[in-house]
Amino acid sequence: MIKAVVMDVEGTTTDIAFVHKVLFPYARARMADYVRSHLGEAQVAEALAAVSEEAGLAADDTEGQIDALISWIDEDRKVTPLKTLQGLIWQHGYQNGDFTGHVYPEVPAALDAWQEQGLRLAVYSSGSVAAQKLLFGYSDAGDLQGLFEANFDTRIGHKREEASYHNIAKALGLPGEAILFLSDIKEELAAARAAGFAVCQLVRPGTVAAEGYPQAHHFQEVTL
Ligand SMILES: CSCCC(=O)C(=O)COP(=O)(O)O
Ligand SMILES: [Mg+2]
Repeated sequence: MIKAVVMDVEGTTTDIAFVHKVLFPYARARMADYVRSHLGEAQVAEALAAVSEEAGLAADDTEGQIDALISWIDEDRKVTPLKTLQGLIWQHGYQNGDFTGHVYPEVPAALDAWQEQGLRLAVYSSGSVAAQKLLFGYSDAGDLQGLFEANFDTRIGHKREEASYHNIAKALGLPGEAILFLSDIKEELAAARAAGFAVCQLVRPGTVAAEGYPQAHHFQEVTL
């Protein structure tokens, strides 16, 4: 019996175009100035140290770190320090009202209904936990973050790796079989299934349907 639903963001709760045409360009345009003007802040310094480690740069090579970050945005790399810095930059965008977090129109009512049925809800995205909380906290439909009891990001593991889903099950205190994972990406569904999770692919407009997986076009079609 399913006791928790863990959901991906991009392509599942949220239009891929919002992430790629609004969020990523917003962070790309501001990354260099943001890094140069926040070097002294602990979270930024820690992220930049991780950039240097990943990219093989000297610890004080700020311009090299900025170049690496911009390349990673262009390549859509799901690298933890990039995700941390993007989240910090997006915070200004959400708080200034430059954009709101896109959620597909049926998502809020479906989340409410699932929670009323006693299901536990969580998010698992490559976007940082802080970025997830902003997206759902400042969503098109208002503040939805309160519906989620947990948020997971790449610090629990990468989304295409089975071990990440074992870690999530452990964090939720549930066997994999009691958790339904929703995603648009076949490799993520495969990793979750290997960890014993029930899975469902969200086939939003433009998504390539993955053979061999249960599918839904929107949350109201998801079978629990
Ligand atoms: C949740 S914040 C924006 C999403 C993001 O940065 C990203 O890389 C999307 O990754 P996902 O795992 O949700 O496909
Ligand atoms: Mg996705």
